[in-house]
Amino acid sequence: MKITLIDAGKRFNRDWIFRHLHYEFTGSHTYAIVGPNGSGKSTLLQSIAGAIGISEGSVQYEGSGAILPEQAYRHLSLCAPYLEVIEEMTVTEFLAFHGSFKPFLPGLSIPDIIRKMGLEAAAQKQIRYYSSGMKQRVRLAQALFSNTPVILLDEPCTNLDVDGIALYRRLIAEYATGRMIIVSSNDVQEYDFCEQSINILNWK
Ligand SMILES: Nc1ncnc2c1ncn2[C@@H]1O[C@H](COP(=O)(O)OP(=O)(O)OP(=O)(O)O)[C@@H](O)[C@H]1O
Repeated sequence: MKITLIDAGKRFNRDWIFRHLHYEFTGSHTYAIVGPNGSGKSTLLQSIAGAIGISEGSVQYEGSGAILPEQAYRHLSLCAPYLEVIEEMTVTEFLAFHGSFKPFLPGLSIPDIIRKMGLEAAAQKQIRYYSSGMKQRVRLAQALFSNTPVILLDEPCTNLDVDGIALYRRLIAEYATGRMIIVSSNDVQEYDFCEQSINILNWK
């Protein structure tokens, strides 16, 4: 999988968040998007995901052939603290619902995923009763265990406790191999495994 940004720019009203950005994300490499608060890391990640449109230039996706931007979501998974989880469902129901659109990695059942995320005791509880850290574990699970070649992680350890952060790092070590990972963050423990770093301030 290859994602290419060509002269990409995004502005909100009159403020350019990034501009003239040329970058090629390739194969099973790992990338960190870094920069201070409010510099545009999340905006860039959402632009790469195709979740928001850019204001100039283009984002191109390529698998075994060209992928239409409106089909790109099939090839990537996004985890971000602002993504909604369906509060009325249990984690079992939510993962089953998610898996009906985007299958999980082969050989992993929903009970396996719940166990790996340390959510067994709450498996039958509606997500509305989860703590913020438990909800973040659910978001991480749906991204990391989806069978997509690209994983996009926006501040992946938001609300996680020490055990949750250790779990995130173990899961990355175990499940990132052979996939493209792009992490948007200003917390080094979320991205220190990344091979390449993109400082958003270079594209203002
Ligand atoms: N929908 C929007 N409309 C207007 N401005 C926006 C919108 N979304 C983001 N912004 C602005 O774009 C800028 C970049 O925001 P963004 O969330 O991408 O930064 P960030 O680097 O991820 O920040 P943080 O490290 O605090 O999470 C900020 O000034 C923000 O206020």
